Amino acid sequence: MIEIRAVVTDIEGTTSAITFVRDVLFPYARKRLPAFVETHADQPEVQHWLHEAAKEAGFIEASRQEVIELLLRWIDEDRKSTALKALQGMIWKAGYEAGDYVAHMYPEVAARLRQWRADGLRLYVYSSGSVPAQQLFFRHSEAGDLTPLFAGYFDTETGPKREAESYRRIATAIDEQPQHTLFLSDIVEELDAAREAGFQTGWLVRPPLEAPARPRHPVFADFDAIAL
Ligand SMILES: CSCCC(=O)C(=O)COP(=O)(O)O
Ligand SMILES: [Mg+2]
Repeated sequence: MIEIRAVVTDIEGTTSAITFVRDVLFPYARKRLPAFVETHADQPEVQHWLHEAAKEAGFIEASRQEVIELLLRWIDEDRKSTALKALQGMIWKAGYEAGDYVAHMYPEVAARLRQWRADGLRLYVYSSGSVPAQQLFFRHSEAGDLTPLFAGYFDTETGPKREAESYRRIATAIDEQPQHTLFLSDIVEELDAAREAGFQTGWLVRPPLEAPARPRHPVFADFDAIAL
């Protein structure tokens, strides 16, 4: 058994239910996005991400309304656009701070993360959600503020989650050898990319989902099943 010194975890479908993201976070952002863009479009950071979204869509020139419609369509498509995720994160901030919701956490996750941390492992997050959105998510979780457990956060500014190069960048950033780093995710293409970069992998297949007969990554029904 190779010693694991660092764990990098995905969020949606891994630490937390896809339904929370799909049924709570996305509708919250969808409803508020038009007004948010109208009232914050003069802020340089918002301007930057609106420009990036338009560029990603291949728009040469776009009105504010066209960019809003583009972003709403991307929310409906669950597009993992860095620009959309950055803007969603800014909108979610108000919801967390007002106590409109807390982030879902599967029941065993917080205790297992605490155990791993107490055992000396370094913990990181790699999610399509922006780094500020990840920090809000773990600060305002059902299990309380989990941010003290994490040594760092990565989003798609590091690179797409289905490309090995992104995991190589993470290994360099956390200064750990990939073979001593475990990446946890519910998406097999992300695990393939992590393995190509030399990471150990753990595939979270939470009931009622079932793993295929011959899974290409070690399968775990929950974090308690992962022995480190
Ligand atoms: C933490 S932000 C909310 C989640 C989100 O927007 C998302 O796209 C999560 O994707 P993941 O890479 O964690 O599966
Ligand atoms: Mg996921």
